[in-house]
Amino acid sequence: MRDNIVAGNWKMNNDLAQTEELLTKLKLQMVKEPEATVMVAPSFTNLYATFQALKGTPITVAAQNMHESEKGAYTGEVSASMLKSIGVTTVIIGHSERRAYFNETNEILAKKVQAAIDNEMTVIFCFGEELEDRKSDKHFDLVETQLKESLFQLPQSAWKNIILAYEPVWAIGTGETASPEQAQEMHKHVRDLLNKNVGKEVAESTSILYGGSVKPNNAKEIFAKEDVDGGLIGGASLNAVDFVEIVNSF
Ligand SMILES: O=C[C@H](O)COP(=O)(O)O
Repeated sequence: MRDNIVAGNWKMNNDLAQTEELLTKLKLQMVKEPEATVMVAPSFTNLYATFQALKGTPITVAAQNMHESEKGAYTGEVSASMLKSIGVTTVIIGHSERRAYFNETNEILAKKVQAAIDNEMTVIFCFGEELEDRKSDKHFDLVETQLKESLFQLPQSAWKNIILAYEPVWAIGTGETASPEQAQEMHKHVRDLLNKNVGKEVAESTSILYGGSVKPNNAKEIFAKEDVDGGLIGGASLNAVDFVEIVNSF
C-alpha cells in the first residue's frame, strides 16, 4: 500500500506576512484527517515560521533545496543538518527549475540525495522531460537516465525515504497538464524501471507524484490513475482553497 501525498511547492513566493496569512487560511480549510499526506515547501526564510505554525496539524514542512555538503564555505547555501535543526526532515531535490537555472546536473543531484539520505531525511526527487524530448520521443530514455544517474546507486534500504515526482517541464506553470493517460504511462514506466533496477518491493511501495499545472478541476482525474500517488503542486498551492480542494481529490 503506497502513501498518497500532496505537496505544495511555494517556490520563491510570499514574504513572512503573506506566508503567515496563507498558513492561517490553510489551517482553517484543511480537514483534520486528510486522505493524503500533506506537505508544504516554503522558501528558506519562511521555513522556521511555517514549521512552528503547523505543529499539531496534519501538514508537514519540506525545504525546496539543500546543499550536498555538511558545512563549509558555500555562501548562500543551506545544509541538511541546518534543516533538521529547525525540525525540517523533508527536502525537494532535482526540481527542473534548479536543473535549468542553477545548473544542477544528475551527478550533483546524486550527491544531494546521498547527503539527505545520510541525514535520514525524506527526499522528494523531481525528474521529467522538456517538450523537445517528448516531441522526439526521447522522454522515456531521458527519465531513465535521470533516475539512473541520481538514484539507482542507492541501497534498497534508502528507498523508504524517497518520494518520486514526475514533472514534465512543458507542463510546469504553463496551464498545460499532461493528460491523465500521459502521466499514467510515464509513472508505469518509472515503476517498471524501479522493478528492474532496484526491486519489486521498492517498485510497489514508492509513491510517484505528478506535477505540472495540477488544479482543483483536474486533480481527481489525474490522481485516479493507478500509478499516480498524488501531486507536487506549484501555482495552485498558493491558494488555500484550491490546495485543500486538491488534497480532497482522493
Ligand atoms: O513543483 C511544482 C511544479 O513545478 C508544478 O508547478 P505548477 O503547478 O505551477 O505547474
